[in-house]
Amino acid sequence: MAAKEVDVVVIGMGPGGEDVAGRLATAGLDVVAVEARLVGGECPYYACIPTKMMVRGADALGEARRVPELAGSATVRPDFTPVADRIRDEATTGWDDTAAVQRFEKTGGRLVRGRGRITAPGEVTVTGGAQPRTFHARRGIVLNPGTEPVVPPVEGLAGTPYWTNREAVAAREAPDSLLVLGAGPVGLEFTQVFARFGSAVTLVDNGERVLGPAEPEASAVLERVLRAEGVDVRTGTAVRRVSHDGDLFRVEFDGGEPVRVRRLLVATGRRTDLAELGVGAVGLDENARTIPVDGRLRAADGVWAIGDVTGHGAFTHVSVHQAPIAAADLLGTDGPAADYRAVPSVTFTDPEVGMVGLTESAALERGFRVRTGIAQLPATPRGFIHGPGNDGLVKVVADADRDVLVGATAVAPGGGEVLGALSVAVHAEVPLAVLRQQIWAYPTFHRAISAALEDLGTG
Ligand SMILES: Cc1cc2nc3c(=O)[nH]c(=O)nc-3n(C[C@H](O)[C@H](O)[C@H](O)COP(=O)(O)OP(=O)(O)OC[C@H]3O[C@@H](n4cnc5c(N)ncnc54)[C@H](O)[C@@H]3O)c2cc1C
Ligand SMILES: NC(=O)c1ccc[n+]([C@@H]2O[C@H](COP(=O)([O-])OP(=O)(O)OC[C@H]3O[C@@H](n4cnc5c(N)ncnc54)[C@H](O)[C@@H]3O)[C@@H](O)[C@H]2O)c1
Repeated sequence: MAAKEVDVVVIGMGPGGEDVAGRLATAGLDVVAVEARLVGGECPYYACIPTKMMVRGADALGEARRVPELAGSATVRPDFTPVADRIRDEATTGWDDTAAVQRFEKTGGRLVRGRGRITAPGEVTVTGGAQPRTFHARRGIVLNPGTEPVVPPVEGLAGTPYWTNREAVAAREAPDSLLVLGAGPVGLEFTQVFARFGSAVTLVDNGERVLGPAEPEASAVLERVLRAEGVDVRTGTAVRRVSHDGDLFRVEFDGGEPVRVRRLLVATGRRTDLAELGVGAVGLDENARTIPVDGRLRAADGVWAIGDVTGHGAFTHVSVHQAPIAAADLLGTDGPAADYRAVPSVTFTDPEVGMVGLTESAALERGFRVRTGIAQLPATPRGFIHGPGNDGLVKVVADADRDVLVGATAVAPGGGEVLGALSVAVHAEVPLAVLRQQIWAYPTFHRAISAALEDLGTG
């Protein structure tokens, strides 16, 4: 069958793909969007939004348990049902993307269900429907395939009914026991949620600390908090073998006693299959982990890539930062290029871990003359007032030659909100002298930034 001529084919309708496809269709281009699962991608159905609804419930429990120290008594009987109902009914509408499809189609774009693959320069073939369909994209192809969970090659694991984030967000109840494999953002958020809802959680990571890429001081706070909440945190621990007897998992380690758990959640990172996407047809490395892009998200002649696959931070805000830039480039409009100096991220544990720019070690690796300052939250006025639940810190990383911040971390209740001011400082390269003159409202958590700046010293 002859290829159908269109202007643009977008493969993958994650947050960025949805944005770029909608913009181009609104601008009058003939746009075909190819989606294998749900329009909107991972974030609304399996990731950001449902997990943050879980966190909201878990945080309410966490605060309620602090009542005896602060305000009398409260009886807390966790029930996961309201969380599961909100996820099913409010967040995902039963994992149905009808509203998102209608939103896209209103822009004039066309959705094709199935898996898209580049089969030649400018050509995309979609399989998975009744018969393969081929499109020829006159102007370009946009790749927004996102990521899949990595399942590590642990003996026995593949044949067991393990969970990934996709099954975990569909849980109707908190399991009585759970082993979480991987202590990155995914593993940490689920660990604290299920622990607060009553699961006995074992958190296992083969790295030396939780949230490995974060500042070590931030990892230490999280480990301490999780242990205090009853989580069995095992870092530097490798899983040797996994089996399942139809009811329970048995997990064996390289050393130490095996554990038996009801559920096992794999949270050991993400991967993209570039060979399956056919990027070799446009001269890109099919075995790479990411697709390199320039400032305008160009990956090859007539090909743009956005989102997790570009390796600039696997976050929705990166995907939607890139999407309008790629759309503008496709439309031949000028505008600023993508800028990743101040990519923020928040791990939504309690306390939240907000990070922006470079950590101390990353700044040293880049060759900066680094100075750091740190303020422990319990030692600040607001931390002292807050009492229970005040674990945290603010750490700032400065380039001593330019006297600006190149990175910062805020571990605090609402640490992601504290991060806002730090993100501005890093993004706009606000001189340290200006930051020091700023009046920071008393007694806020974000005022800890001024204490961290004081600790940084001058000169
Ligand atoms: C548990 C969890 C929690 C997270 N929480 C947050 C958070 O709080 N904040 C945050 O910013 N980020 C969070 N993230 C990351 C966030 O989900 C992603 O960065 C975000 O979804 C952006 O991804 P994307 O645009 O690259 O594509 P995705 O959202 O991954 O979507 C890609 C889409 O492409 C489709 N696709 C792939 N290949 C093909 C193909 N060949 N043909 C057709 N369709 C295809 C997929 O089906 C998918 O729908 C979280 C991730 C996880 C796993
Ligand atoms: N709040 C947020 O913004 C948010 C939340 C969740 C995820 N995300 C995004 O999704 C990405 C993926 O998150 P993730 O947590 O799945 O991955 P990750 O790569 O960040 O962390 C995976 C963890 O698993 C460990 N690990 C790997 N193999 C292991 C093994 N065999 N045994 C034990 N431990 C092992 C690693 O040491 C690491 O700590 C993140 O980088 C982030 O960008 C963002």
